[in-house]
Amino acid sequence: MPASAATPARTARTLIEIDRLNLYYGDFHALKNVSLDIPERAVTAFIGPSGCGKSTLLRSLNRMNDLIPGTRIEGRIAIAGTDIYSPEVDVETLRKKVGMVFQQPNPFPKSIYDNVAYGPRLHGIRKKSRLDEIVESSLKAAALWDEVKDHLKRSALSLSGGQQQRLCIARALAVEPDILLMDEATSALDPISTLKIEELVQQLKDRYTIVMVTHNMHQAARVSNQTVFFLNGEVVESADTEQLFAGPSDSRTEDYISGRFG
Ligand SMILES: Nc1ncnc2c1ncn2[C@@H]1O[C@H](COP(=O)(O)OP(=O)(O)OP(=O)(O)O)[C@@H](O)[C@H]1O
Repeated sequence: MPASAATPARTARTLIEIDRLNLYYGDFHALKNVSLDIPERAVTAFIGPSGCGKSTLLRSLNRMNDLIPGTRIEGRIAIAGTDIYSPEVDVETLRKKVGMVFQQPNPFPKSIYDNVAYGPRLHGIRKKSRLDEIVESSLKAAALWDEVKDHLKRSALSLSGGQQQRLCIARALAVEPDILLMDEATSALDPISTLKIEELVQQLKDRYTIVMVTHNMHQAARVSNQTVFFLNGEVVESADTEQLFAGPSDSRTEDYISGRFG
């Protein structure tokens, strides 16, 4: 594997603490005693074979799993010291702070402008000049502004897949999250669009904590600071990305990254 091109995290402060997390879908035990620290303002990649629980853990970080009937969790996830599963936590506020981007770009069938303004409007921002500012800064942050600034009223569905995915990133950024979750966010995109998103992730990590699920080990090696290897619902190994790819400490990680399975 290539050595990580990612620069070291600026800070090692932990933002997300996962402590002995167990998650069940009905009788199925999908996450087993997962404990993990996720550093602030860095990129953490979840890797592992299909079905090992990467997306399940990602969805647990903004309680998207609440939407799946029969899901039960034990253990604790704290963000900036707050247990996100405690009864006092408002899930809408949590999801504002922990944005998510999915595998398939899913812009609303609205204009480019209205896609980005959607979240801020939902949170009560009405003033046109303020919305204009947010739309511009979010599209700039998502490296899309120059391509769309002259036709913000055009339908988001007229954009290419890669542009749509950057629009979805802009939409997530418009509500000022601290954390951005990316679930296989480039797997439906062509190589050039993938590269653009990878470059974007490198820029965004100075301001946001990014957690990404990827099937692509080379991508994890290229863009992440920390890599976590999952197998059968368990964390096998979590380490600095360069270290994990150069010298994994567990033979199962070694087998996976050298392509012996998965
Ligand atoms: N809604 C659900 N109901 C029941 N089981 C589920 C549900 N979602 C996921 N699972 C199961 O939980 C396990 C973990 O799934 P998850 O999607 O988290 O894995 P993953 O590592 O992200 O896989 P992939 O890389 O294929 O997306 C799998 O066995 C899956 O079949």
